[in-house]
Amino acid sequence: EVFDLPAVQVTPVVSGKPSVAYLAFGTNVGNRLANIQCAIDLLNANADVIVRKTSSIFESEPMYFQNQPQFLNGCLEIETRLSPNDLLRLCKHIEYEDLKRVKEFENGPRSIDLDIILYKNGNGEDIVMSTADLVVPHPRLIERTFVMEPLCELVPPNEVHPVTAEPIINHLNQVYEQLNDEDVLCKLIPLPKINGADRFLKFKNKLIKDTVSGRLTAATVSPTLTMGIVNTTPDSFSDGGKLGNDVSSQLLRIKEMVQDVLSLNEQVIIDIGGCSTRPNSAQATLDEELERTISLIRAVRACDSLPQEKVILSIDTYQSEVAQQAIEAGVDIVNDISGGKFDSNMFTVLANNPAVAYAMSHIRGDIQSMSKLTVYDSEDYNEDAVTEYCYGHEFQNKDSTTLIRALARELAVQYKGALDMGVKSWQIILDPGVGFAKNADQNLDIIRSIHVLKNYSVLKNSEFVNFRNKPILIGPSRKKFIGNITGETSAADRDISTGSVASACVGYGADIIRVHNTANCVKSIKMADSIYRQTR
Ligand SMILES: Nc1nc2ncc(COP(=O)(O)O)nc2c(=O)[nH]1
Ligand SMILES: Nc1nc2ncc(COP(=O)(O)O)nc2c(=O)[nH]1
Repeated sequence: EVFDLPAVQVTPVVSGKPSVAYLAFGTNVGNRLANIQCAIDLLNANADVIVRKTSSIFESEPMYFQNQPQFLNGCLEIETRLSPNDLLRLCKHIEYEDLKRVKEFENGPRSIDLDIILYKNGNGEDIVMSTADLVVPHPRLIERTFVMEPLCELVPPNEVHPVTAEPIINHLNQVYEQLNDEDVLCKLIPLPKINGADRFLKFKNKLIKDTVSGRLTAATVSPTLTMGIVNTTPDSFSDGGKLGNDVSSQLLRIKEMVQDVLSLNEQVIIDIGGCSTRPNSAQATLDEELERTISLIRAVRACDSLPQEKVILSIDTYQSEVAQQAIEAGVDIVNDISGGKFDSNMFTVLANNPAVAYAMSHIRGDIQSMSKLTVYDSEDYNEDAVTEYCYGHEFQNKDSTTLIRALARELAVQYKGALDMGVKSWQIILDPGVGFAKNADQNLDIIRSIHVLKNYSVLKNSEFVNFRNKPILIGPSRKKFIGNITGETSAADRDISTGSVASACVGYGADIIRVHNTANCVKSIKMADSIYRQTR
């Protein structure tokens, strides 16, 4: 319903301090991702606008007029000196002049649609207005999950709708509670196109009603992805360089892994690593790492017997030069166990490649020192006002979540650093870093806390970092914490136990699982999906 708002804006735009506005974007015509990227670049090109944050990108069915292509939607947080009306003029100019939108009919297809959702003046006061051209807040905001879901990634859980005075997250849950399929969104992680085809990792979350209590909880319902490990290092702890360093035998192994996973899934991720990162291992030089990975990546991409669109390639490296060359050779994901800590140029490489995904892991210290850095104290926020949330509510029982909250706060620093360097939030996958600065018990605790990390957000000195909708990658395969419990002293003997751990990770909400033995683990993961995710 459209609110009966006052006809003129009641709160002046404060001169001097910039305003903050939230825009919603939608596109379902042409190269949709390029349209989004272009709209962001055009907004930033305006001297009076800075795009401060981008939300995830969601795919959704057309809401009002069905027979048109699916939309890509999301939200932006901008800082601006433009008044609401001038901001509207800029948005319309971008839509119709720059991106040549042709409006055939109401709610019809469009190359880009930029709507002003909320607008706050320099004092942080909400502008509420209604004229023939512009209604703020957007009148249909609280009926649209494709706007409120991305918006709830950008604003803190206590952000209220300026007219209803209700938290926006409550309006979103009210729509979800109607359990309409068309309100369920697919979160997309864009990947580089192959043969001109759009490629994405897709994750679908929805509210599930608990059969006994009737309580609604968010659950992932899309299939868990399997990431097969290809370590091309001579000394990797888990397969002792069995692969050797000839590309043809490595390519043969990759074909086997692809076959294993695609027999039960739509997509497969292959993670190629040229530097072992087991505790205290010797680190490869840049040339060694390049020599062990780039030619293999090229060989995979040149192999026409592989279904390239379904084969998602990842480079396991913390060196930005390796990442850059691997992207040029055809990888879709940079898997960085250091979360950007070991190479200050890594975020720039990712910012320059917005269609490449970035798996950001938590770690402390370095490969030599991390095993000694496993004390995660209860928080001592002496200097900052910090509020932490899970599922949008403040933590009640803090003692049982000390480890995962400390880990999340440290990961949030890296995450914010990446966004500040221009990495888009839609590129980022999070990994709690099993075995990196964690002891055996802490690794088990992390697995139990995956769903907490997935729904964690933190407000620190008015800076809000939200992990809502961030896919979680986890790498438990053949690691020591398994052997400590099963008594399997040799890593290569731990595949059955790894399968059990993989199922538990699915149960706790992991979205991607990194494993050595794809033949064995893909079945465990498929079984876990059919039990925990109602996917066949
Ligand atoms: N899924 C989806 N459906 C839609 N239907 C209509 C409009 C028209 O929106 P407008 O009223 O803001 O022009 N936009 C979308 C959209 O962005 N996504
Ligand atoms: N994202 C991610 N990447 C990783 N790469 C290497 C290792 C070390 O194990 P390996 O030497 O068996 O590959 N573990 C991880 C992990 O846990 N997560």
